[in-house]
Amino acid sequence: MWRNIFSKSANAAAVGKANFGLERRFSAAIPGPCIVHKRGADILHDPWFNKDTGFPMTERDRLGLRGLLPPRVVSFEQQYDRFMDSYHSLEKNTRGQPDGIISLAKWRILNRLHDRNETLYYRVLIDNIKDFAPIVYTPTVGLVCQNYSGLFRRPRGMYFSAKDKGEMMSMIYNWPAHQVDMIVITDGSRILGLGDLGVQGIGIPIGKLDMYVAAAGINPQRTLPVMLDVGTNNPKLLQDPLYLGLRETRLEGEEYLSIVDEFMEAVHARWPKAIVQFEDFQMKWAFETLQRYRKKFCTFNDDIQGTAGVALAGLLGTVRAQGRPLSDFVKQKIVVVGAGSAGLGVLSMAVQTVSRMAGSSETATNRNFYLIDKDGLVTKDRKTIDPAAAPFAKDPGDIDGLREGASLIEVVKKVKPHVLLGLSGVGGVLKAMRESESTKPAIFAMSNPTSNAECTAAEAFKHAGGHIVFASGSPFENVDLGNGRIGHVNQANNMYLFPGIGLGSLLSGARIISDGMLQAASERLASYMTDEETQNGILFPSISRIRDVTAEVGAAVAQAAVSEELAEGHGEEEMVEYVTSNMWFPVYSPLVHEKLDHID
Ligand SMILES: NC(=O)c1ccc[n+]([C@@H]2O[C@H](COP(=O)([O-])OP(=O)(O)OC[C@H]3O[C@@H](n4cnc5c(N)ncnc54)[C@H](O)[C@@H]3O)[C@@H](O)[C@H]2O)c1
Ligand SMILES: O=C(O)C[C@H](O)C(=O)O
Ligand SMILES: [Mg+2]
Repeated sequence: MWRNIFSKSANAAAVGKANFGLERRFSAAIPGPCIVHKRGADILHDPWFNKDTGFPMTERDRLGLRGLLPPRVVSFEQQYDRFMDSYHSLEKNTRGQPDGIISLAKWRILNRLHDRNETLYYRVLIDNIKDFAPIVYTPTVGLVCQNYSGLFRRPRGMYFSAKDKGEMMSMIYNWPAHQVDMIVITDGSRILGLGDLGVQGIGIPIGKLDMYVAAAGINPQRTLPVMLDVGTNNPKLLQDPLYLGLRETRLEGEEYLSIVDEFMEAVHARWPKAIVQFEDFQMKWAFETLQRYRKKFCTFNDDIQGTAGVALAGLLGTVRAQGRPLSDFVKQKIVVVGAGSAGLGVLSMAVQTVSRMAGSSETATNRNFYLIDKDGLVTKDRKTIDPAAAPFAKDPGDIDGLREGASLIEVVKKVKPHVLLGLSGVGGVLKAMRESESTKPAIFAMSNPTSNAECTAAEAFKHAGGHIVFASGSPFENVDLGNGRIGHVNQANNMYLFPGIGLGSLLSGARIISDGMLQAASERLASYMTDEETQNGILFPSISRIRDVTAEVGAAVAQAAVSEELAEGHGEEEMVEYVTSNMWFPVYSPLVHEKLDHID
C-alpha cells in the first residue's frame, strides 16, 4: 500500500505486455556454451575463460589443454572451498596486525583470484558479499587507490590520457570484448573523501563494476572500467617516482572537456548502447558533464544522482521510523553538511519530492532544508556562491537569528533538525542532536571511506542518544547499547541504487536516464523495507540481499523508462522476473573453440 503514496510517480503506470524486443543480453543461470577464439595456454592465462584445474578432460582435449594441467580434475565446489580455506587462514594469520595491513592482504588474495579466474572470483564475491564488499569496494578500495602505484601488477580496464587526444576512436578497438554494456569512468579528481588521486583512482571504477556483477548480474565480460588521466594536482603524486599517471597538472576548461567529449564519442561509436556511469569527478566537472551528456547518451552521475536516491530513500524511511505518515516528509527539518556534488544532489532530489508531495513549486519548498559548507550556513548574503548551490541558499529573513556562515553547531542548536546528513567528512556536532525536536532524530554520516565518516556509529549512539536512527556511507558494526538493546547501523551507500539504475536502463534499452527513472529507483528502495523494519531503525536492507534489491530497483527503473516512452513496453507483473532471469550468474560454461576467420 505504501508504494502507492506517490500518486504522481513515474513508475505507477502499468504498461503494455509486449516484450522489450531486445535479444537477451545476459546468459541465464543454466549455462549455454561459450565461444572462445583461443586455445591452449592462452585460455589458461585468460581470466574470463580460465577454469584452472576445473577443465574436464573432454574440454582439455577440445581446447589443446591436455598436459598443460595436473591430471586430476577438481570440481568448482572444491576450488571454491580451497579458496575460502586460504582466505580464512589469511584471516587467522594476520590477526592482531593493523587494520590497513589486514585489509590490503585480503584485497590482494581476492585480486589475485580476480586476475586468474573470474568465474570463481565472482562466485565467492556473490556468496560472501557481506564480508567481501568492504574489501573490493568501500572502504578498502580507498586504501587500494592510495597505494595503487605500488600495488599495481596487471592492468585492468582502459586508460585514456591527455596524450591520447585524436587517438581515442581507434584506441577503443583495443578493448578485447566485442560487446560492452556498462562503463564506469573517473578522472580521479575526487576519490571518495580522499581528494585528487590521479590515475590511482582507477580502483573506483573497478570496485563499482564488481558491484555491478555481484548485485546486478551484469556479465563481467561486458563491463569496462575507465580512467581518464588528464593529470593530477596532487603535489605528492607529481613528485612520486613510482606514480603511474601523467606527471602534469590537470587540464582545465575547454581542453579538459574536449578530452571527455572525444572519449564519449569513441565509446558510443563502437558500442552505441553502452551505459556510462560518471564516478568521483570533482564537483565542477561532475555537474558540467552530467548536463552536457545526459540528453545525448545513456549516462548518469552516481555521486550526484545515485547518492541522492539512496539518501532520499533513507529520509523517507526516517519519517516511517518516527511513526509518522509519509506525507510528513514535507515538514522534516533537514540539515545537509557538504555542498558538493553529493550534498547538492541530495537536496535537489529532496526538494523535488517535497514539491511533488505538497503540489507546490520547488522554490516554495526549500524552507526546511539548511545547507552548510566549509564556510558555514549558505545564505543569499554570501558574496560568491556556486551556481549549483544558489537555489538552496537561505533567505536571511527566513533563518530566525542565524547569520550567513553560522557554524554547524549554531545551526543544529537553533533549528533542532529531524535529520542531520553529512556529505563533507566533518563531524563534532553530535551532542547538539540531543536537542532535536524529533523523538527519533536521524544521523546520516555518509562520507567515505571510514576515516572520513562524520562520526562512528558508536559515537553517534553515545553522544546523540540510543534512540537515534543511524546510517553511514561505509560499514560499521551494530552498536551494543546495553540492557540487551542494539543500535542498528544502516549503510547508506549508493551501492543500493547504481547497479539497479544501470541494469534497468540496460534491459529496457532506454535512450537516456531520466529524473523519473531515478525517482522510481529511489522509491522502490524506500518501499523495500517493511513497517516493522523501519520502526526498528532499519532503513536499508542488509547487503546480503543486494541482488534481490537490485532486481526490484532495476524493474522499477525499466518500468519508469517504459511509462515515459523512453523504452518499449513490458508487463509490470513480469518485470522483476524478467530482470532476474537476465542476471548473469557465475558457473563454468562449456567452452567451444571457434576460429576467428570463421566470423563474418
Ligand atoms: N555514502 C554515499 O553513497 C556517498 C555518495 C557520494 C559521496 N559520498 C561521500 O561524500 C563526501 C563528499 O562528496 P562530494 O562529491 O560531495 O565532494 P565535494 O568535494 O564535491 O564536496 C565536499 C563538500 O564538503 C564541504 N566541506 C569541506 N569541509 C567542510 C567543513 N569543515 N564543514 C562543512 N563542510 C565542509 C565543502 O565545502 C564541499 O561543499 C565524500 O567523502 C564522498 O566519499 C558518499
Ligand atoms: O564509492 C562509494 O562507496 C560511495 C560514493 O560513490 C562515494 O564517492 O563515496
Ligand atoms: Mg563515488
